[in-house]
Amino acid sequence: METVDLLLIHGAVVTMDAAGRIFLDGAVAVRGNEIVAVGSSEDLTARFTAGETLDCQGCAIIPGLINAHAHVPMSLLRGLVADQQLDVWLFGYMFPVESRFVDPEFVFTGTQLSCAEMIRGGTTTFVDMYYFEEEVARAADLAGMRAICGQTVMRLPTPDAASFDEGLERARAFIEQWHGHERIIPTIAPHAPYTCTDTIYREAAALCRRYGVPLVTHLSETEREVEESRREREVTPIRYAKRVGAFDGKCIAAHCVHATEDDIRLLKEGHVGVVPCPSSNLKLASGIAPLRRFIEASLRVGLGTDGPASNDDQDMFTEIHLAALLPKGVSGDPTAVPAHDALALATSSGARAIHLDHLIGSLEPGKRADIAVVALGRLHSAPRYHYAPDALYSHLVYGARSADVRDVLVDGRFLLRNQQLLTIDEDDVLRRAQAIANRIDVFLAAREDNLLDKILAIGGVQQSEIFEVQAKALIDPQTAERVIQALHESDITITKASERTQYDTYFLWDDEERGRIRIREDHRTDPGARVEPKYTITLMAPAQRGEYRMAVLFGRARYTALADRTLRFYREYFQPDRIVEIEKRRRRWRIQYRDADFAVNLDTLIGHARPGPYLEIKSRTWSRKDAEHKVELIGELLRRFGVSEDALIKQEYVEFETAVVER
Ligand SMILES: CSC[C@H]1O[C@@H](n2cnc3c(O)ncnc32)[C@H](O)[C@@H]1O
Ligand SMILES: [Zn+2]
Repeated sequence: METVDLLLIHGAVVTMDAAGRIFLDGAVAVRGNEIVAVGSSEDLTARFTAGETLDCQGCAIIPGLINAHAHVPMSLLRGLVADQQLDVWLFGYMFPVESRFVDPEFVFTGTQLSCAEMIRGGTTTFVDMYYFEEEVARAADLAGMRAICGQTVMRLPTPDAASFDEGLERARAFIEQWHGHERIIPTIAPHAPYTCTDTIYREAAALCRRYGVPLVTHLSETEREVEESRREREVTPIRYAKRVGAFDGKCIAAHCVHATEDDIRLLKEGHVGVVPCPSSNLKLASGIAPLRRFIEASLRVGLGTDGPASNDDQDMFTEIHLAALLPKGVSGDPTAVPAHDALALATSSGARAIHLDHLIGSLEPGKRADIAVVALGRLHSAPRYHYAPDALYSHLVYGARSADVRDVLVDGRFLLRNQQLLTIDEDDVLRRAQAIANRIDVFLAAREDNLLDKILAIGGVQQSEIFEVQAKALIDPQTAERVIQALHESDITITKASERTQYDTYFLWDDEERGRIRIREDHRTDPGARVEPKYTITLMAPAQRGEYRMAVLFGRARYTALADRTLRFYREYFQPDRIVEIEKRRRRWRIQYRDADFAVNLDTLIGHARPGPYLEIKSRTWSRKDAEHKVELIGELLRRFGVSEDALIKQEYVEFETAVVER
């Protein structure tokens, strides 16, 4: 008789090996961190004496599940914002919150919370990409899990690196520190083509080749990403990734939801692990990955949960379930992804996707003893049929839940036994996680009510002068001509003249104390001027209004930034109660009159009942005294232009009756 440390007996062993062997009354023998035999209980009990024997009656014994794409510390951001598209979710919420709250403690606690959840759900290996990745590695190691840990790099400042050079150096040091660990594979994770540069990808690829570790990244997650990539780089994100060397070594590419046929060829040739994340892809409305095509094309396909802020759990049983159902629904073919293939995505095929199939993914002698024991007799999975052993796949994929997982081993060590977590103090982690979430809650509660905090969170904002004086008058075309002539008189200096069409979109709130936001698309139309439109976003705080005979003085804070996102992004991010659109043709003169600068505008409103022309004279300043002085000068100018007091309008354009767009 041979001796082993552990014998799992009387379970239905689903090996997920190439031959698809199942042993209905089966056993698995484990010595040290390795599986030494798989077979019938009768054979293995006759062959081995075991230090310990575990009865798995009524259970399936399966390879530990592989979560091939995750951001595990993000469990602390679970439930923070829902029902948004990727860009609003990421740039409006995740990045701003992460830049403020992500630190080593956040990452360690979030990882512990995720490890507890994953172990309870039968996951033994995960692939991560996040910040302070050494804390992910430390927590995963303490939990006893197997993990590929990717230190994220991008061109934007991140919570752990002010520049990408620093990020690359951080990643190198991290790999150096953890390289050679038994269960933790340290690596680098360039976030995505739209947040990285060629240099980041090329240097990351070189680092991965040097250490023989896989490069982890996001590719072709949304249609928008693919469109923008085609527009800016003339290639899809996947072709771009190949061009910058990402496929030269081992690569794990999350999502690939919008991979084209050409992309699929590149992924195949590059031996790239492709990892759709069905729940996250659905929740962020990114789409449904062509899983069936990936399998047909013999790609290395795995499944991931993605971060718990976009899923919101880390339950691989749900991902397997969706991977089996979605392709059926999309194609109308119930065999599109059969139960066996769906389970393979989180086991044998998942192991190929993360380039660890020599170690894990199936129950075979010589492989690591990463095993999950799943109870099959619960209400939702009973009764069972045995006439076809294959029915087991169906029980596991369509019926089983993560809560059915009874025992979990990694490297032959129990991490979960009889549903008791052995390596993590769950209560302690839950308490620490809630304490961090409470701090974020306070920050978000204040930010969501405060437009300034919200606009600051998306960056690039400058404050402009506090006081604005302005006069507006409805005039006739003859007066407009007179204004133009008067501007050329000797005591007025024109410093700049332009013509433009401006499309202004105002976001308004019923509670006017919140202020309002204007997004302006400004097209210069004068000959020889810039052709590219300029986009700006301006927050105007509620104004203190000073009424004068010939002008109005507004005292209000104004914050302006270049608007580098779409109108849809801003609408979904700011969620205004009402939207007002104003289109106008504007002739503008910047002038100096006496000791002051003014803008003089002749405006025509397009599609408006009272199109104008309107004369506007405006000036901004930091000083109230200066503003009051300018009020007097505006009075003088109006008299020179022949504009009488009764032509004056004290409203702003946005306050006129204008087209109100339904949200
Ligand atoms: C590269 S991990 C860190 C970074 O990625 C953000 N993130 C999480 N999930 C996704 C996703 O599905 N697509 C793009 N970016 C994602 C996360 O918030 C971190 O900042
Ligand atoms: Zn992701």
